[in-house]
Amino acid sequence: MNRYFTNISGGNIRNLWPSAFAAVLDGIVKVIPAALLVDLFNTYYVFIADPNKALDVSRLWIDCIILFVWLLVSYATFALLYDKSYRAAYTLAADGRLKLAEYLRHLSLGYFGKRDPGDLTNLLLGDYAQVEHTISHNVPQLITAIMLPILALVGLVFLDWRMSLAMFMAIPLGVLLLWLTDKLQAQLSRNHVQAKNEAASRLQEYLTGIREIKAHNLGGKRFERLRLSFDRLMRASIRLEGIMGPVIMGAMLLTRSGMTIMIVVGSYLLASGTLTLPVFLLFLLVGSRIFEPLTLVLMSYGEIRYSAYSAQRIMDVHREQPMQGTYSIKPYGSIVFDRVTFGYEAHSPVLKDLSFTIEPRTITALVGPSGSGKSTVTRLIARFWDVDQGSISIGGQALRDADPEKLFKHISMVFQDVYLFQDTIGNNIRIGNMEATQEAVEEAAKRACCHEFISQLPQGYDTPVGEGGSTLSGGEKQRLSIARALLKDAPIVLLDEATASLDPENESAVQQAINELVANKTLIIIAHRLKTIQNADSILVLDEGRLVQKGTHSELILQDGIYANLWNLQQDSDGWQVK
Ligand SMILES: Nc1ncnc2c1ncn2[C@@H]1O[C@H](COP(=O)(O)OP(=O)(O)OP(=O)(O)O)[C@@H](O)[C@H]1O
Repeated sequence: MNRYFTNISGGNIRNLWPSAFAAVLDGIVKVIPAALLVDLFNTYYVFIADPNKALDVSRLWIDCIILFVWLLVSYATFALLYDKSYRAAYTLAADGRLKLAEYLRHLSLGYFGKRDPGDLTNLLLGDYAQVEHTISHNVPQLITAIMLPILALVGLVFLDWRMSLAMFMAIPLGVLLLWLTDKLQAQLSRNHVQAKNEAASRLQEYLTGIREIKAHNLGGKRFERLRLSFDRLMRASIRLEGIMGPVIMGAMLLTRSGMTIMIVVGSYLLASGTLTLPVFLLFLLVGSRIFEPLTLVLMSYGEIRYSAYSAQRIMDVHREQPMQGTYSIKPYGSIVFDRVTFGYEAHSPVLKDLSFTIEPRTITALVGPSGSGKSTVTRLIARFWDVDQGSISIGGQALRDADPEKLFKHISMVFQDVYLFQDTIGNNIRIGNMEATQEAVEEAAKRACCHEFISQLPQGYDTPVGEGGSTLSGGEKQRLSIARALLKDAPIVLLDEATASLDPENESAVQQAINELVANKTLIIIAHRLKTIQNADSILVLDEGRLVQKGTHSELILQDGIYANLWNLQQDSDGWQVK
């Protein structure tokens, strides 16, 4: 129970205290009319039972005044509960989502490789919405539903303990039934959440990949995957409701059977003369009131259980170990790989016992067949992942101890596939330096050879870019990403095949932009086209994750090895044409 509340409160149960306090207050206030009814009933009963006695009008007046004051007080407590529970729910969900998004940023990229992006989106939106609903509705309901029987029991047990026992004895049976089916409910909730996530992921995949689906005429096959996932969701929903519905209904009937038991016991006691009629009628009166909130809370039990799984999923992410490290690196030091072994999956190394040194302010090219580990080397320098064995250091400082945020201040990355945010072109460049002025943005754009095409757009730098940069060409996107990197002006630049997929005109513009970017920087470049890296200070040739050659272009070209082979192959293919 404690774990449940800790989870739904985002790890800090104190967040729920104000709304719990308001719910307790509201619960106490809700009992007052029952107590007043008891008193009114007593007053009338005394008058009716004994015609010689006058009706106690002053007592009736007092009850009426209390009832009137109660109306005002109950309005105030309800308003307080409404405010506290909704405030807690919305604040928790909004803060929680932001905190989780921030936390995700500190996890290694390996974590994202393991998880479906659709699943994470669902976690941030769907699971939080579920928890939000539980905090604003179900938790106050639950507290009130527990409060009322406890307060009533305290009052009634003094009146007649036998009737109290009869009234409340069925409640534990209802709770027992829920407890016995708890594992089943948890399993069904888990299956439902998984089916929902899968359907959302398939839908996201279908929409994101719509271009490929059309191009390869995959409509039928992909749509079938989508259909199957929605079919699974439908079946999981039916199972959840179909199995748990009768269980919850059973728990409700068991609980409510307390009323019947009490009537039977009451009638028996009445007949045997050990119970007076007023006390019996009082129990009937109170009994009819306290079972209502209990029924309500049982009806929402499914939701409470479901939200437990949502909260659990949220907390599981928070329990993931973020990347550690507090040190700042010296960005103008050498980058040293010392016997580095690394794999994305356990026991399947992609880099094997790799050692080399990259001197500051030099150009180092990474060359090798596809899949040899070139991109992996650049990702490890940026500490997207930590190495399995050996170490990487920059300026003598081990990357494992470096603060990833501080490290990234010193690194610019230009990826092969550029992601642009759904924002203006200007703001997309500003990602390199959020404080940059408009002049600085334009200056970077000019140096990256993109000012011209931006100026021709209808709203210039304020032109919105479609998600992922869908409204720009490949070359334009790459130059924008170089403008970003220029604006960042980091001392280490990691360039991943930036010119590989461009036409000659775009390539020379991008090449010019790159020359601007790397002046006086430590550049590590992955280039399939060896022509572009002939002037590199050092070329590292990788094959199956091992360093197999190292030297300058003129040195490597003379050796009988992968580099010379690749060079010769590319020289031949330069003269290739469609006949
Ligand atoms: N995120 C990842 N998760 C699992 N395996 C990966 C991941 N990224 C790369 N790999 C695998 O690691 C190996 C090296 O990949 P890497 O991208 O570093 O090679 P590369 O030399 O840059 O290839 P290319 O020239 O084709 O881009 C490949 O076998 C690849 O399948």
